[in-house]
Amino acid sequence: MTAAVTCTALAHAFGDTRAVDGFDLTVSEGEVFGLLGPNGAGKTTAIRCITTLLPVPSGMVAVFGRDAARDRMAVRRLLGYVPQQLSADQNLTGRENVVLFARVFDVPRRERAERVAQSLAAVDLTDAADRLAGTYSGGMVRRLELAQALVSAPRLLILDEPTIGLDPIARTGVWEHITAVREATGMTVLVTTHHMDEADQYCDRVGLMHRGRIRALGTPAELRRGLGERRGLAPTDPLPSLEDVFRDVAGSGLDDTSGDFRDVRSTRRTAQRVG
Ligand SMILES: Nc1ncnc2c1ncn2[C@@H]1O[C@H](COP(=O)(O)OP(=O)(O)OP(=O)(O)O)[C@@H](O)[C@H]1O
Repeated sequence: MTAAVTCTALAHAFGDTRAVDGFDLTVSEGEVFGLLGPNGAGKTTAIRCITTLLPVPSGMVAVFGRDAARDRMAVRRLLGYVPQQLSADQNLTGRENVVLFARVFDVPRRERAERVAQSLAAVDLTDAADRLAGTYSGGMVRRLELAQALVSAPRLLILDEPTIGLDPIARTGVWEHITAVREATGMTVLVTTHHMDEADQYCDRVGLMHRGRIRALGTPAELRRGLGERRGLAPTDPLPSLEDVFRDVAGSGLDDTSGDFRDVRSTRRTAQRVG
């Protein structure tokens, strides 16, 4: 089976900052894959190379076998992308926002109304569809952005920090909708987050990213069990958390990069996004 995403030795620098450096990744079709790491690990840069929004100066990126450097339009047609930055217009209704995306992505005119309605229903926004997006809560705005990305029926859905800045109930709502859409459509989902607990619960596999590359890869359970074995824990002892695994992998390099996974920078950025 062709992998949904393949990155081989991907590198991308901004001046002297090697944001992504020796990044290897394979995401299988149909899985929910979590790219985890603290602020500055290089997650967004890697994602932007995969979505073709940034060039691939070195290495290789392919989406369902299409080369992101040589076949950008074909790659773009295969994916839906929810960026960190606000992508919904506050002055349009929820439905109008989704219609706009349906037009941009060339959803055939005769299918448009139905596909828009289906996308809104998939994220539980049918009742609020004709209200201005500016009246939505942060969680509703995120679900609207999910509907916008779903309207083109992408084979690969990419979400950059979808729950950042949301309260726990709204976070759970966003994840439950992502999971339900994956189950209903078989879509592949690639999501970045620095919420290790969410990745543990909702991702099939995760890649722990630090300083531009993936340092550990596996199912959350495999990674946690592996650290438990390395620490010589008894089978009855509680397993280490995914955050413990990350600290083990990143070692002393973690603190000087970011401080903590729940870095205030992210919260602030999203407060501006939805506020
Ligand atoms: N446009 C840019 N110009 C210069 N440096 C950049 C740019 N974008 C990212 N960087 C730098 O590249 C590194 C990786 O940033 P990136 O945003 O990819 O990390 P991240 O893991 O997504 O973090 P965050 O969670 O904060 O988005 C950081 O040191 C960042 O400051």
